[in-house]
Amino acid sequence: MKVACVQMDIAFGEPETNFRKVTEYLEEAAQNGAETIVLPEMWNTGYALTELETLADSSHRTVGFLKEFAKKHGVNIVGGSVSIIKEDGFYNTMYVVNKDGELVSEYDKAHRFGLMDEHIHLQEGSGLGTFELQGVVCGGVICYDIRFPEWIRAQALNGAKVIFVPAEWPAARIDHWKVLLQARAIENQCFIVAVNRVGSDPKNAFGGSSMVIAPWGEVRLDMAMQEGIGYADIDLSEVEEVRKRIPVFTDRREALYSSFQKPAAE
Ligand SMILES: O=C(O)CCC(=O)C(=O)O
Repeated sequence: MKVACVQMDIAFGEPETNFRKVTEYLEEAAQNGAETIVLPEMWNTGYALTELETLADSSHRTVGFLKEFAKKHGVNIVGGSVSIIKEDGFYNTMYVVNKDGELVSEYDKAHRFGLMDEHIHLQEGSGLGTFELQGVVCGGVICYDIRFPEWIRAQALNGAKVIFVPAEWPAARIDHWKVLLQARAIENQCFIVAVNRVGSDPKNAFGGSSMVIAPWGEVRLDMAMQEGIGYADIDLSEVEEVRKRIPVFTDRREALYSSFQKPAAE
C-alpha cells in the first residue's frame, strides 16, 4: 500500500480556503500514484472552536467531497478529521472512504483534550474506529487518543494492522508525539501512519513530524517541519513477521491484568 501523508498548514476558521488547499493536495497525491491519502486533524476549521456554530460542517459536505474524489481518482482517503455538528452537539470526526467512494468509517475522537478546550466545545465519541481497506483491517484514532495505550491496543486486538493518526499536535510537545507513536507501533506490532499539521493558530504553533513507523519501530518517514506530501510504501507481511518473532499477542495474560483492575469508584 503506497500511503501519502498530507502535512499542511490549516487556515484558522476558513473552511473554503482549506477545502481548496486539500483538493490541490489530494490531486497531487493521486497523480503521484498514492493508494491511500491521509489528511490531518480538524482540517476544515482548525481549532476555531468558539466559531463552530457557523463554521462546522452541518450538511455532510466533507463526506460528499471525499466520496466523489475517491471514486473519481480510485484512491482511499483517510480524511483526517473535521469539525461536524450532529444532533447533540459538535464532534471532531474522522471519515474514511475507499477507492469505490464508499464511506467505511465514521469515528468521533474518543478523548477530548482539555488544554485545547475540547471538553468545553466538543462531544466525545464511543465508537472503536476500525475499518477495512482493500481487505486489510485498519484503525483510526485522533491526536490526544495516542496517550491512551489501552485504546490503541483495543484496535490492535480487533485486528488493526495499520493505525492512522491525524493530529494537530503542538511543537511544544513534539517529543512526546514521536515517542508515543513509536511506542504504539512497537507494542502493537503494527504500522502507524501519523499526520500532523504545520503552521500556527492564535494559541499554538504546531510541530509537523508526520511519520510512518513500521511494526519493529523503524521510522520510515519523518516529514520534520516541511509542508507538503510525504510518501511511504507499506508491506503488510512485516506485521506477521514481527508478530511471529516476538509473539506478544499470544503471550498476553488478559485474565491476570483484569484481576488487578480497580473497581470503578462509587
Ligand atoms: O496530547 C497532546 O499533547 C496534544 C494533543 C492535542 O493537541 C489534541 O488532541 O488536539
